[in-house]
Amino acid sequence: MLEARALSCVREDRLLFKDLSFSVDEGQILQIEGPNGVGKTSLFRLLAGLQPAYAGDVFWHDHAIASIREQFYQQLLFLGHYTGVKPELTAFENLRFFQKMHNPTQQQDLWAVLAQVGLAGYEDLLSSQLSAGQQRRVALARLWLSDANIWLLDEPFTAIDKKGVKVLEQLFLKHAARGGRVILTTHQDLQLDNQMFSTLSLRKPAPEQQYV
Ligand SMILES: Nc1ncnc2c1ncn2[C@@H]1O[C@H](COP(=O)(O)OP(=O)(O)OP(=O)(O)O)[C@@H](O)[C@H]1O
Repeated sequence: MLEARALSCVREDRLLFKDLSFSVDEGQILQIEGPNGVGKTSLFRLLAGLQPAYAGDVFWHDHAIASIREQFYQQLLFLGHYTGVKPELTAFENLRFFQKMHNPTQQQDLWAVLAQVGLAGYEDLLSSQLSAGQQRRVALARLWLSDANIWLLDEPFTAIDKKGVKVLEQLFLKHAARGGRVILTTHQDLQLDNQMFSTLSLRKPAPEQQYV
């Protein structure tokens, strides 16, 4: 179980959210919703352990994630706004780099994975020569290689066309069906007709509570 317990987040003396608690069990897909600036990315940074919470904590199987960093990061794939795609490498080389770093014994066919994300024919182009959506697809291709249980995806559909969104939705359902967890933000309405899918809306605190 991944749990946020009574999380509060403050940025530059401004309270973004307070006492936020929720849990994500295996097989669950959770969409974090809310208007621009409400604190979705900030919440993701807390869930990924990149920043300590102002109050509260994040727990993985009842252990605060800061106390089990190594175990936790083996289970986490975090895709943020910055994709980490290296512009000087081709699409194929980027994916091979990721595979060697994270899953060196894996034998998955990277050409097939790139075809899955619609990059057949673009494998050997430098990533700097790919469109924004294609670069995003290179980053998203990592999901096909990942053994991580928790997929934390901040705006994964940015620059992705409708067909690409459908492919990703199917992949999320498949990941959930095998016991994985997906937590994502998106401003799109997802077509996930699945009982394991739920949403959590972040709202701005009342004006009198906004400053600490
Ligand atoms: N590095 C930072 N330093 C200070 N304040 C920040 C920083 N990053 C974000 N903020 C502030 O925190 C608030 C929440 O930002 P955040 O990026 O978490 O929102 P969001 O809900 O993800 O927005 P969006 O939908 O636009 O991506 C914003 O008001 C922003 O100004």
